[in-house]
Amino acid sequence: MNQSPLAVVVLISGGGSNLQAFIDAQQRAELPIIIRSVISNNADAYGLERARRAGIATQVLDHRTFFQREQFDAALINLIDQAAPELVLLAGFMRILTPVLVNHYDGRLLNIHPSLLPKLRGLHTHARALANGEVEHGASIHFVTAELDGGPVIAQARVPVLKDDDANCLAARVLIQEHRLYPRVVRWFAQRRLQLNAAGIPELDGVKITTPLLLDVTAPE
Ligand SMILES: Nc1nc2c(c(=O)[nH]1)N[C@@H](CN(C=O)c1ccc(C(=O)N[C@@H](CCC(=O)O)C(=O)O)cc1)CN2
Ligand SMILES: NCC(=O)N[C@@H]1O[C@H](COP(=O)([O-])[O-])[C@@H](O)[C@H]1O
Repeated sequence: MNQSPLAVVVLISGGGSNLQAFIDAQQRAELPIIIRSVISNNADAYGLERARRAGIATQVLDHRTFFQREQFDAALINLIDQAAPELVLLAGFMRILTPVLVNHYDGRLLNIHPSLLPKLRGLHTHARALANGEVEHGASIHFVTAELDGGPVIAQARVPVLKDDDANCLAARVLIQEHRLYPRVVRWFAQRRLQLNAAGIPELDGVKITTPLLLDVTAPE
């Protein structure tokens, strides 16, 4: 079991509640990571304030100042690589990344998506789950690939959809589980260095993960 803390960079665009979950878990000594930098494409992201309060370096790279996505991604790579992370974590990051960046961090780039992938890729997943009459919903942690929300799923957390749900209360129910799921997956990486093999299949301790690890995050660890 690897005991050395994992160096990570977290990318955000908004409130940063998943970033806060990392910070809180780390401060409870439940997550052996060093958050070397928090980078946002949005200068107004409240997650930047969360990082500052925790004494974490922050940087803003406004995507609107670049003519092409590839130029933004190249500049983002430069910022990320200055921190030399082992893992790059997208946490509420709202920009579609090009192969320029995805290939540069292949196997070291994770995202949390608020649906039970492969269902409901893209945006507005909670409203779409309700519109589709889903009886369960949830969140997925996956490797990021060029295919939007199409990368290998590592773990998922499920919640019931209740008959009187609206998008906001469903989102809130999912978010509670996100904050339990993401730190636990990152801890796996810190303890075992979860990785993609040459075929692009996630391996944990050399065991291929061919189906999502369904985590009962409601249960105590
Ligand atoms: N190449 C990839 N890039 C990203 C992935 C991915 O799997 N592959 N995951 C997303 C995260 N995400 C959903 O989990 C997501 C983020 C953003 C969008 C999107 O449509 N963005 C628009 C802008 C939307 C906005 O600013 O509100 C855009 O980039 O034009 C869809 C899904 C992160 N990137
Ligand atoms: N497509 C990416 C996406 O929609 N991510 C979602 O943004 C919300 C806010 O995250 P935050 O509170 O950590 O900023 C979270 O539900 C996260 O899953």
